[in-house]
Amino acid sequence: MSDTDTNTDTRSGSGGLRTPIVAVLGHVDHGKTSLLDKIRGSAVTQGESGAITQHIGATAVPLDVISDIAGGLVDPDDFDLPGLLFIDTPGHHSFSTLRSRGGALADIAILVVDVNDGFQPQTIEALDILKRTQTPFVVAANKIDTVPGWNTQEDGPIQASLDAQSDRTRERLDERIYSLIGELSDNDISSDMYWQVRDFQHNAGLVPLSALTGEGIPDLLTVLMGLSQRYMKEEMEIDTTGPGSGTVLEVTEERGFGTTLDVVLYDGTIRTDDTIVVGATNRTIETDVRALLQPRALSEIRTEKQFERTDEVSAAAGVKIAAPDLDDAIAGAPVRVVRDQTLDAVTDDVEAELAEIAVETDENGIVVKADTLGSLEAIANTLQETDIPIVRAEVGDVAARDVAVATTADEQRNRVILGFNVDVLADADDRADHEDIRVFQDDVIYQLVEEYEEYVAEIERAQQDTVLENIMRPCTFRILDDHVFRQSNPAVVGVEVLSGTLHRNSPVVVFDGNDPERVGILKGIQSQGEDLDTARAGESVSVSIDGPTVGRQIKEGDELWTELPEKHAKILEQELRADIPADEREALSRYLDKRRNVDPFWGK
Ligand SMILES: Nc1nc2c(ncn2[C@@H]2O[C@H](COP(=O)(O)OP(=O)(O)OP(=O)(O)O)[C@@H](O)[C@H]2O)c(=O)[nH]1
Repeated sequence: MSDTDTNTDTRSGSGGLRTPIVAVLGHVDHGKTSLLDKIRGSAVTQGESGAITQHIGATAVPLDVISDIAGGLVDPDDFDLPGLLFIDTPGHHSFSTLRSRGGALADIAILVVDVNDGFQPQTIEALDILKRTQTPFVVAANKIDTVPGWNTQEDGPIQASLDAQSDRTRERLDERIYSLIGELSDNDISSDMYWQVRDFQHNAGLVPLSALTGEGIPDLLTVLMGLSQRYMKEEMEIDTTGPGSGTVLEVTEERGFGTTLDVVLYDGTIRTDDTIVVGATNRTIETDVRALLQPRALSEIRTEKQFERTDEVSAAAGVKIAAPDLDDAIAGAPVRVVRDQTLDAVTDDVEAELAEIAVETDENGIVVKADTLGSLEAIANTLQETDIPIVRAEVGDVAARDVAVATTADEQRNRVILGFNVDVLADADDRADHEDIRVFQDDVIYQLVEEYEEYVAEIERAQQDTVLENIMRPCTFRILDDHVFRQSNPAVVGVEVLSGTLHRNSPVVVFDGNDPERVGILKGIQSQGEDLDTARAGESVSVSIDGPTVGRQIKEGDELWTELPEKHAKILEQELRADIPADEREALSRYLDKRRNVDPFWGK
């Protein structure tokens, strides 16, 4: 195959209408890859060779092939959009990369949900992003062939499959579908079987299907085409020959080409002699395109490293750009071709877009690293909504300098790095260990945030425990009748602990009238000849009290208290009430009542 030749016809839109960009989202293992493979596979079997075009990070399926697969559900004469461009998001968990100027890169999305598994963390996260970016979507209720008793109708429309099922099997499927509709509704999305939906702008259509057997796939393609044609036609009217605009999906090293960008172009054209401006960490890169690369026809981008060069690519398309100086470019960043406008104007444009995504940082807070600009933006949003301050937010793996920033934090809760879908470099790992910096990693944003919140709660609990350890605790106890073992120096008496916990070395008071009177210090606790540090409510023990003489300051039957300093009483009442046992709370209330009889503001 020649070095420059490639069929650009399906890569560019015709008549000024570009191909709608479709993203496939969903929880891990719910079938995203299988669904795309099935669509690709059906396209290859149905159409003539070359009918679909493999792009970098995307697959284009032209209208006539969609019509072939949809078997009569799609009449090409009813449509003037050129087909659909599916982004190969599987593997890129952070589909939030898929941003473009002003919103989502994908014009439309398929949310894949396993009918047996229902909503899972990444389903909810995907839905949140779809809602936030207001991306229209279809729900693919996948794996219907696993419903017990299923009678497969290979590659057919869903109605034919449903008609072929027994009543019992239909019921089983319905149960699963209704529970999906319920879960969608719990997440504020009203939905129904796609054929029941009249207003797709306010209701999500559900397509039951199997990515394995292909049944329901004709319906999925029909709905996608219909929605695009109906609601997106205007947005698809672009000047395909204008200067290109795109989003970086990935920054990769390519042998012979150095650092390259996998880009999805959503507007205009890019050519080999173009100058481009690309977003990087805290700056923009201006460079000249050295080569535009596409996979060889029908090759698998992830395994096949052989590319072919092309002179120009028009939206919507996926393309690999080789150019000098791309090392600092970041996934999710904008790419703009400089043509018609000056370099300065385009640079301003890219800077403005980067500024829009930039995370506002605080003076104190945690360090956040993410794999792409889009995911960084999404995680920063979540953290800000939860009032978690951020001191540094950047795209890239966790590096030693991130640990260095985290070590400057005063509070333990800020000596933390959250890594979303990134690696921790070895030296950073060592240093974090050494400096006692906690690093959390996850590929689901809200799980990452939850892990951090649990950690903070743990720190708070530990801090409370130390406070509790250093604080006097309320306790009341009664001297038992006929249990005076020694009058004084120290007085030794038998007592019953009424509420709270008695500790050694506590000051002891009696309430004589209203005022508390310190009578001495409780020196020791004994039970059956053994020395104890504490005695709990309900226990009877003998205690030695340094200070009083039985018969004078204290006597049989008296109720005694451990003395609470005012400051401790205040902390106990205002901060730790929930953390102390019920009997202690009761002792505290009674103690406070007694003190407040004399001074209403005591301990407030
Ligand atoms: N029976 C049945 N199995 C399916 C179907 N779709 C996917 N699977 C199986 O489910 C497993 C996961 O499917 P994938 O397509 O790899 O899932 P994914 O969502 O792309 O997973 P990641 O790319 O890892 O996020 C594989 O073993 C598939 O064969 C289906 O419709 N029916």
